[in-house]
Amino acid sequence: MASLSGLCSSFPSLKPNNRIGGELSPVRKDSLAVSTRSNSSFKHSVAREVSADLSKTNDVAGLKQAKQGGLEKDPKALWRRYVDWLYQHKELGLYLDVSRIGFSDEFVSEMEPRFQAAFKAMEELERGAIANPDEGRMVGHYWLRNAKLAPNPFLQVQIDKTLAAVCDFADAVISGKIKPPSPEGRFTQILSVGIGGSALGPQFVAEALAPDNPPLKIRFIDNTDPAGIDHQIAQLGPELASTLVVVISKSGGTPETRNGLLEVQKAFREAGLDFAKQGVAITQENSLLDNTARIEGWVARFPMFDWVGGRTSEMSAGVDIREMLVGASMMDEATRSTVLRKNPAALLALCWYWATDGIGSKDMVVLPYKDSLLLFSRYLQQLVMESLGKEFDLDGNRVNQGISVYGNKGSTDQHAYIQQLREGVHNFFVTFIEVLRDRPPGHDWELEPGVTCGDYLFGMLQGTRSALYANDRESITVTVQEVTPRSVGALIALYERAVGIYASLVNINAYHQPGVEAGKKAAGEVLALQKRVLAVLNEASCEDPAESLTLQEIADRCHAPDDIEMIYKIIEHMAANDRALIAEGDCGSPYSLKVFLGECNVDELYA
Ligand SMILES: O=P(O)(O)OC[C@H]1O[C@H](O)[C@H](O)[C@@H](O)[C@@H]1O
Repeated sequence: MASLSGLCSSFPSLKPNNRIGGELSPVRKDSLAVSTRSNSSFKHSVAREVSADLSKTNDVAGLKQAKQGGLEKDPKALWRRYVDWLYQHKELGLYLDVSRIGFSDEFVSEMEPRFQAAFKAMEELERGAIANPDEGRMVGHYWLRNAKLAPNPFLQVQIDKTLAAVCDFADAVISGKIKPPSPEGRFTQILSVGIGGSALGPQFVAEALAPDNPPLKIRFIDNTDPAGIDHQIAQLGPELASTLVVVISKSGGTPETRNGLLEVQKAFREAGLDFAKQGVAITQENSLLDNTARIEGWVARFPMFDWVGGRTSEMSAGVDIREMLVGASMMDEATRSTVLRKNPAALLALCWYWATDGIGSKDMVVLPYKDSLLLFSRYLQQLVMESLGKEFDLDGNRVNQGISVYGNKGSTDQHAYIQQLREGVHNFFVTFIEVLRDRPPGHDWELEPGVTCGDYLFGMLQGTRSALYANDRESITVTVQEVTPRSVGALIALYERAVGIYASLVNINAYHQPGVEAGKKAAGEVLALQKRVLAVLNEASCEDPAESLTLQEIADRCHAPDDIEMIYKIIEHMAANDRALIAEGDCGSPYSLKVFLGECNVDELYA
């Protein structure tokens, strides 16, 4: 009787007709091919008609219509499709199942030339081409895990040197060689201050990989919310004295991160601590943050390179980086294949294109059935949506591209929104992340005869996948053996490459983020208007306060007559925070915005 583990270990050779239990007789692929060949000859005849019409437009919707009868539901045919399309990276133990995405053979052959073009573009990118034309930059995150790929020796040395410096610093902090001035004599906490890719990557990896009792517990300030910052600092309490503050900002100028730093430095001052002795900066050389850290003499500074985007900087200075880099590098090697079926990133891109018609018509729901991968969907939200969510393509056409991403974890989300996924609006496809190892060896037990807690989790994943598919809801399953730095590195690399390949398929620049700049600029304008409002109100408080200004008069004095609503919002926000106006010089008394707001009753504005 072949043991189940024997079956599993021989799984890679398992073919549809093998019997579990007896000698696993490998079924020759061609016996299988005969049946599929007969099917595919039928399909090809359809394809000839279909492609004759569609080769001009490469219209996925048309190909979907041509695919007779929707999704395959025959169990035997599905099993055949599963085996036929299953991708296995045996050394990583990472599998990719795309069988529950209904792409047709015609679609695959239609897309082949575009994949070859995408592979070529990716090859040039890795050779140092300006793959981010809008910012005139190279795109080099793949070099971080294999410095030899970098286009010149100088960069190779920089990458290797930075990695060594980060690892040495981390070791020195953990060993206590580098320590705070506090009496405890060693760092016990890390406070990371950063936002976007300077937070999401570290948050995802910390949640996924931090041991139960790490040498230093990490927490994050990733927003300019004063209450959120206060909460993190309050939780640190006296341990602020043994906290290493890591400020991460590639540009070195992001307002939210700068505010977080100023707030933390204020807390250090109030605690009588010297921030510089506990501060680390990870940023581009000579950025505002880098110069601040240098001038103030912080404990350490580590460089981020301009050819690494924020959302692909996870492999920069960070956690158990060497193992993550190995996993990422192995996945990079696999995703350089120019054979679609052998390239897991290309397979993902194929599925995304089919499922979303190449125009983001459906959302990507990411469902890791593993608590430690909870933040993977948030990480992918930035990686996918900030890369693909673009207004124009590389030829300047307005395309408004993108794929929306959401999700948390299974089976938890089955008790939240899976109801809608199963029966509601069909505007998504699911990506399950399956982790085979439930618990470290020797820690498992049966909570009922023959069944463990992890079996339930496994059953919930498989059950949800089947239930969705039964109702024509498509899904991808990515399987890893367990959550380790290597498998996490591989997952990150898999999706970084898939995004890059997909971006080529839809002809957009995946490596800039113009939309974010627009938001930052608009925020700057609000703050500038606020300063003008304060100046006008201060001035007014020096006049006869009885003659308080109306909102329109304030707007006119700010030379912003059309911004009356924003001026009202500014005053409303300031009044809610008890911000009074301190009149300049000796004129007038502090001018209460609350009173002013009460006087200018919005309802009367249009009376
Ligand atoms: O790392 P920083 O320069 O502070 O940037 C933080 C974030 O800012 C913007 O939102 C960018 O679009 C993100 O890609 C980046 O991760």
